[in-house]
Amino acid sequence: MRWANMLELRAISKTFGAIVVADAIDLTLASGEALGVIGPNGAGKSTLFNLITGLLRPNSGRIVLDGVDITNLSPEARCRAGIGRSFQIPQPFDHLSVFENLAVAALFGGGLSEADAIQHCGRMLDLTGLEAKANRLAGSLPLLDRKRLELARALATRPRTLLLDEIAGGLTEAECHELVETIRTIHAEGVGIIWIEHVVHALLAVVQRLVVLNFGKVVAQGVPGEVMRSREVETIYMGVPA
Ligand SMILES: Nc1ncnc2c1ncn2[C@@H]1O[C@H](COP(=O)(O)OP(=O)(O)OP(=O)(O)O)[C@@H](O)[C@H]1O
Repeated sequence: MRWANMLELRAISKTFGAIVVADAIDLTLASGEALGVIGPNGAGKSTLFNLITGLLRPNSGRIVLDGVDITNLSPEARCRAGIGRSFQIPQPFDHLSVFENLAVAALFGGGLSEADAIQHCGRMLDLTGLEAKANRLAGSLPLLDRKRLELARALATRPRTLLLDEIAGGLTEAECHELVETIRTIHAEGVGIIWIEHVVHALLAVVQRLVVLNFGKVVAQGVPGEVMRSREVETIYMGVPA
């Protein structure tokens, strides 16, 4: 049975000492939905991904994937359960080739056999425009290709829920456009996406719903255009008094 909500965060809280980085966050991702997350620096966006992927454990609250409570699962188990992510700062194995990086993700994260991994990685290289660079060392790639590789590595694990952390940052307009097209293709294939992004026009070209985080709280959410015009966004980004 497929659940209407792919992913549910129920009253997730996390503190670092006195700092509250997640404050009773309730958040859902519907099956196949593309959800955008914005918020000022330090709002707790990356922390949210660390909580979803299991790199951090919440102080309280539950995380449910396809109806199964995954709050106590390891990051590896969550990856196998279908959660893939890209990191804000690309984290490839620099001394491995592009293809080898994908193969590691497909074999160990995606649980594929060798033959299936080779086939799947070839497709992901193609999808992310890296096929001509398959044999290059990851550490030798320029920024756009490092971003592509970060995306390809996440996809190599065969996620049904894909978490993208500021993947468009630092790219030129043309590069950004290319990346948006790739993410659209991934979404069109049925992958649910949560995308944290400061490059708002890129985000708005893809997402169906937008969430605004501030001080670890969801302060607004809804239709992207309406959220962008909301008083909360004006207050946070333009200093308009609430
Ligand atoms: N491991 C940690 N230990 C202590 N404080 C942390 C830790 N990780 C994050 N923080 C703090 O938690 C807050 C939220 O950080 P987080 O990286 O989630 O913000 P963000 O919204 O992703 O910001 P940015 O847009 O700058 O990436 C910040 O004040 C940060 O300094």
